[in-house]
Amino acid sequence: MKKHYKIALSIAGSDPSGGAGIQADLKTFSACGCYGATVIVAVVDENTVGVTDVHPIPVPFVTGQIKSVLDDIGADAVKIGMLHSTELILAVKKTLLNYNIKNLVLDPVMVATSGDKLLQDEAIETLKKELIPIVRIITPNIPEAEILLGKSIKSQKDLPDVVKELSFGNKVSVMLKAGHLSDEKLTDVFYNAETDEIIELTSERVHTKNTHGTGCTFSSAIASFLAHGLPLNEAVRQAKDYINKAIIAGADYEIGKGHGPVHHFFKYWE
Ligand SMILES: Nc1ncnc2c1ncn2[C@@H]1O[C@H](COP(=O)(O)OP(=O)(O)OP(=O)(O)O)[C@@H](O)[C@H]1O
Ligand SMILES: Cc1ncc(CO)c(N)n1
Repeated sequence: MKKHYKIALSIAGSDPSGGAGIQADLKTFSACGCYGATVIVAVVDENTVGVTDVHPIPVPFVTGQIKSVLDDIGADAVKIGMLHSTELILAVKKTLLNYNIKNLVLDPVMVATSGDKLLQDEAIETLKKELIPIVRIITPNIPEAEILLGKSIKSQKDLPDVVKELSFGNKVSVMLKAGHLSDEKLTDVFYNAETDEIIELTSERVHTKNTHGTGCTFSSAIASFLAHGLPLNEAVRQAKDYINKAIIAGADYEIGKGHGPVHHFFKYWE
């Protein structure tokens, strides 16, 4: 009998320290039962402490890689991570529109956990106007939501209003991550634009420095569960459970001098 993998593709930057970017995405796809494919858009010189430099891959080479993967093996879901320039955002959009991919997950990566910028300022408008309207779900953190909306977000009680605004009147669902607020209970707020529902996903805050790549991991877990065919609400619930367990499992590891990674493979080994 012929068998078929559920295929998840990540279009993102490479983190040589292995905790964020393409590396986190591939680990997450693998842990969440998908066959992972990767298109690297930039090689980032970074580690748990910070970003030293970004080496962009030429844009035609990025679109060439996307075509090579999608023409051959296809994808049940595509996660888009760090896209550093306007030219790249437009080219990725144009290429993806040639394929009918329902499950496009956009993590609007702008700043690394270390505070370093990963998106050029002038590209923010392009991301908002060109890419957000074509994806199924976006996963901003609080600072990214503030930049997208051009206003500050002060407390947890603002999130249900903010999350709807981030849909910008498009049929785009929004997972607003609350990791950057300081409350002990951490409640991410999800707006399902397809059913017009708001869902709160609450967890205890884990006291750890190891939060490098939490955003990459969470969005890749959402892409994985969508690739499996789960409805949006169930996909985000299962992804939240996965990231929460990965943060808990990785919390006590000593790795690197800054923000260490989560433990992607907690189901398989300690
Ligand atoms: N200390 C923590 N304890 C428990 N859950 C956390 C913690 N920090 C982040 N999370 C969860 O991890 C997920 C990612 O959220 P976060 O706000 O950290 O994303 P991010 O800032 O985009 O990540 P990144 O560090 O990769 O840029 C969310 O579900 C969030 O609630
Ligand atoms: C390559 C890459 N993508 C995303 C992030 C955000 O965590 C990072 N630090 N590095």
